[in-house]
Amino acid sequence: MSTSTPPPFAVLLVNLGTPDEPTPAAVRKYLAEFLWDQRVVDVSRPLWWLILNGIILRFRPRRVAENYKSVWTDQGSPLLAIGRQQQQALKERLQQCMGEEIPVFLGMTYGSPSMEEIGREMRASGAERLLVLPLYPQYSATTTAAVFDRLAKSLKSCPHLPELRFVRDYHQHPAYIRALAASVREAWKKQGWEPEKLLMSFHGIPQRYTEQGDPYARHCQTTALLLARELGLGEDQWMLTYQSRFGREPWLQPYTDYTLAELGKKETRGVSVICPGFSADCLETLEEIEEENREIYEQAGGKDFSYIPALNASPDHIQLLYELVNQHTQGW
Ligand SMILES: C=CC1=C(C)c2cc3[nH]c(cc4nc(cc5[nH]c(cc1n2)c(C)c5CCC(=O)O)C(CCC(=O)O)=C4C)c(C)c3C=C
Ligand SMILES: [Fe+2]
Ligand SMILES: [Fe+2]
Repeated sequence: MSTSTPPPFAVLLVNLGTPDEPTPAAVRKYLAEFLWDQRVVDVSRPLWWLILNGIILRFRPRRVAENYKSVWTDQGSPLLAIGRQQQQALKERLQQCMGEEIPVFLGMTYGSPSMEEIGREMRASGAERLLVLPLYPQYSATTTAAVFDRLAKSLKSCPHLPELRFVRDYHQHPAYIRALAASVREAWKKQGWEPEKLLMSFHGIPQRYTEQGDPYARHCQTTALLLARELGLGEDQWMLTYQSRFGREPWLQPYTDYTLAELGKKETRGVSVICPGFSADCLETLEEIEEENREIYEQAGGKDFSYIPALNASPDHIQLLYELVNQHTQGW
């Protein structure tokens, strides 16, 4: 046990999780854990067990592993590599602003680093208070509540709980909207052209979840409106769409891929896509949007497509994370 003064609190950044390697076996392991979570897929367990093990985990891993290969980096999966950069940059910012070392951990809901690993790091740090900051600006039961469940599970056998605070969402935080708007302006300046349409594409969820009370769609609409307002865009200059649907039931609409095909057919004068719900670039932005959806738009006849990167470890994003930490740790 350490005898030095314990830090006043620690911060836990959490993201979804990603496979350890871009291979069918590693993707299968990742999907098996992720897709078994009832927060993600709520179908009755015996039926879902049959579908998941009998169909999905037999065929999907091979195809998805190829997709992961196309975005994999020397540092591994982009989601984890960028998460590490965010963790380090936030640590440095906190040290600068607070004048002391605040432990910043990075955990994943599925896969590695697991919440159990974080629990061990947390005990070693001596911190007794923990701010949990899921890296999802818009709340959804499928993501944010899943973080909460996973954390609670990891603490089940812990006799001495830390004091806990949990950031539920930050979909309309002024520093978040400002950071998104600055990233759009910077991207347009760099590429040298402004598109006819800015598509704000969010990860979808089944429509049914919204009907059951998940506020996610409302959060996405608010973020999109505030971003359009911050950029001074007229109604016909932007659209909100949803990507990454899975399975057969209807998901939130309009769908990003169908919309891009329509815009391509109409010979729209350029489209930029931003994915404001993704705090780090990952398979769903780098492969699905930047590769697959670009192709859909271009094959339909569209010209000039650009993908605006996620906030990642940009100074504006780290400033936002710092402000969230500062607000939510008042009195600690
Ligand atoms: C099956 C249902 C799914 C729901 C509901 C869902 C919601 C949801 N997901 C994210 C963020 C991410 N999803 C990512 C990958 C991914 N998502 C699903 C399925 C659902 N997501 C699958 C099956 C996959 C894996 C890839 C595939 O098989 O197609 C990722 C990327 C992870 C990476 O390794 O890069 C992120 C991030 C949000 C924000 C969300 C609801 C709001
Ligand atoms: Fe997803
Ligand atoms: Fe996808």
